[in-house]
Amino acid sequence: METLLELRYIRHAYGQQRVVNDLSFTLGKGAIGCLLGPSGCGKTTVLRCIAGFEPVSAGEILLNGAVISSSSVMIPPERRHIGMVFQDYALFPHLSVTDNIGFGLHSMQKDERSARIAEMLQTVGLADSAKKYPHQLSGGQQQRVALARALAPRPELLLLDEPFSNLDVSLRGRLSLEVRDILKSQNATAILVTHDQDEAFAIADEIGVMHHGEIQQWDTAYNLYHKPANRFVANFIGEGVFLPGKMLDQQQVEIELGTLAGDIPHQCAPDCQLCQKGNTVDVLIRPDDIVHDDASPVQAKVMQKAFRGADILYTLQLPGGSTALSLVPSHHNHAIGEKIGIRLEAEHVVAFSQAVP
Ligand SMILES: Nc1ncnc2c1ncn2[C@@H]1O[C@H](COP(=O)(O)OP(=O)(O)OP(=O)(O)O)[C@@H](O)[C@H]1O
Repeated sequence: METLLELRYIRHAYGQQRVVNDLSFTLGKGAIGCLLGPSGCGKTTVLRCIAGFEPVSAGEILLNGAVISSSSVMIPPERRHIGMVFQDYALFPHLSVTDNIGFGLHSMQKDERSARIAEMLQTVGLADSAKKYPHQLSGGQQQRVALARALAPRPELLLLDEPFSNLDVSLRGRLSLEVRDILKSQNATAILVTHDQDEAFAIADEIGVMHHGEIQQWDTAYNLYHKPANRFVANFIGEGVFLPGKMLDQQQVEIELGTLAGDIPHQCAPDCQLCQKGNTVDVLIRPDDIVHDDASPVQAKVMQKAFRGADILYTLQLPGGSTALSLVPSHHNHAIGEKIGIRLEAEHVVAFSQAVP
């Protein structure tokens, strides 16, 4: 895939406070990337650097191979051909939906402009609301108008800053998938900033997990969940527990529930001293790694249960006393205090050195 955007070791500080540290990533044309991380990790600042609202003190940002930001270059935002969608929609309240969408299209001929507006109205499913004003629309509809307005001039890149955080959870889920379809239908390249991993998973092709101004791992959702590169990513993405394990060899580790074999644990790669037989590690066990099986001799006690509709998330006490989570189809409804049979069914072994905090 042809590269559209490239960040090379960019830095940014507010006064003495360094909030972006040597951060790099590339994004291909037509791809949807996401910066995901806890509040204050620097996601919005990176987005603002890409948009040209903040300078970089070191490193460079390239769009289509041309430097748009570096310590000596700062192309102004309006010359970057980058569109933005904000958390608060930022629609013009006195303009109709049509005029909001047409706002950035003044350089087009009248007919071309009308056609593009009609196309965008259709794309975001608001053809019936063309004459309405923003206050006559729901939050989800307003965000669709904002998306249509940003996409209408066919920007090289679209930046979305927490676009769904003002919407309720169920709408957020639906709109995330819809926005992905809209972006793909327009062949848009986009970067989303969010702290909500469900949103990131629903929309993005590639996700960069950020912490303290650095990208900890840039990967697919699948790999972030199943092959986290470090403890921060393992803890931040999904649910799970760490259980103590003993290395049997470089690819096998024994935990209380049995022996796990498979992928090489990240911090126990072949050149890692810790992989030597007998070393103790912490093994990440996800709720889907422990399955409920009445026939299993291993019995665990139900300590807590969280009903999630299709599934129940059980917090279990293992025979040895440690705690683990298990995601079980919700027709297996067990009471707190009950003992249930469980079996380990993990495909990916993720283990970290116990010495790492
Ligand atoms: N204009 C500013 N002046 C000074 N400090 C700022 C400014 N904007 C952000 N910061 C600080 O920089 C750090 C990173 O902020 P940023 O908004 O980039 O993080 P974020 O990951 O997007 O967080 P959130 O999800 O809460 O928006 C924070 O500690 C924040 O307080």
